[in-house]
Amino acid sequence: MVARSSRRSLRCEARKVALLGAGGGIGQPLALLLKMNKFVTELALYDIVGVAGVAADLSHCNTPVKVTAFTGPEELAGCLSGADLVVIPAGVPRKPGMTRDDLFNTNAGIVQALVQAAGKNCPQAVLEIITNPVNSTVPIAAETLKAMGVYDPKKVIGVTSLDVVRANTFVAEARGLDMKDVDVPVIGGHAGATILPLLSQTTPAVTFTEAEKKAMTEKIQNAGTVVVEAKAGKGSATLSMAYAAARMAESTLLGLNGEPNIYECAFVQSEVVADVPYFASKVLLGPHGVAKVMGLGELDAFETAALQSMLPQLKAEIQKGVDFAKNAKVAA
Ligand SMILES: NC(=O)c1ccc[n+]([C@@H]2O[C@H](COP(=O)([O-])OP(=O)(O)OC[C@H]3O[C@@H](n4cnc5c(N)ncnc54)[C@H](O)[C@@H]3O)[C@@H](O)[C@H]2O)c1
Ligand SMILES: O=C(O)C[C@H](O)C(=O)O
Repeated sequence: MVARSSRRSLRCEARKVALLGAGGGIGQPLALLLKMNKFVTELALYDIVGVAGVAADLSHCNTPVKVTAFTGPEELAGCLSGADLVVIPAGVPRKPGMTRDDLFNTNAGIVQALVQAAGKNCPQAVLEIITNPVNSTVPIAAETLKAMGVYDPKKVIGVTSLDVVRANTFVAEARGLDMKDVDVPVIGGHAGATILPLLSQTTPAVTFTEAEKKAMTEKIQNAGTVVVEAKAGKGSATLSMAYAAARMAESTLLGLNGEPNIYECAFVQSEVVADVPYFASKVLLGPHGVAKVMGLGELDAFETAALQSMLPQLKAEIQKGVDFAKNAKVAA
């Protein structure tokens, strides 16, 4: 990822962004970053608990973004109507000792209901899902939209950009590089061993011994857990996630506006790995969402082995989401 502040956009369209879960730990700082984004015209905040205060507070920032607030399911349609981009951090975060999969029972239904509402009220919008477990919530979203007859694989995106942000930070620190110059692709999924940084493809090129490579990979994979433990029961990453999601949202809006060559790593419907229907890799963003899912490039021996060993977990978590959505009732 490269710094966006200097990027021009070919066209500056009116863009409505709906943020679902806007009152939460991620939602509030992400709302602030979106309020500061010149590609956003309207920011519609939704939560099940009162989000009017957040909206009133934000609306005093003298940026041109119009902020609106919607609370409770009866106001959800108004939030979503006309949205170009829907960002979903709604749901519960981990506590120490939990895996992301432990959130499934609570968050699966939350995501399913919100995606269903998006499918009904803004079927053309790009959906970006932050809610964990991403390896399962993205398949839930896709299957939910398929059942409604409005699924477009270009428009359902699992947000894994925090893994890239972390990889960039840790590699830059380890090698004394300027943070803004470093780009490490991260592939696979967003949980434990399914998070696979491709250190061999780092820009600028860096070299690691086998031991350093293993240690750096594990540091990136465990970074979310480190934050969960440091917050000691008060949630998981929020500020870095808001930063990463704001970058992903901006890249998506740039793509929608016709800016060429906008690439991000994201967890999307994919054919890059046989028999794995959703996979995180570099994607090209375009006027309709994901314009192209890029291949993986050349992996070294360590990465090849790590990819093979993550697949059973990733496939199982994907299937869990697919099964949940298929068994859940889709409202008319
Ligand atoms: N993809 C990633 O890289 C990544 C990174 C960090 C956190 N997360 C995930 O993001 C999610 C949110 O984390 P957080 O720290 O903001 O949690 P939080 O508890 O601080 O905030 C969640 C918000 O969602 C709201 N909410 C709950 N049910 C809702 C519903 N049905 N509709 C709308 N809003 C609803 C809550 O009221 C709350 O305001 C968690 O699942 C967490 O695991 C993902
Ligand atoms: O670790 C978590 O539970 C939150 C998030 O997925 C993260 O990577 O920080």
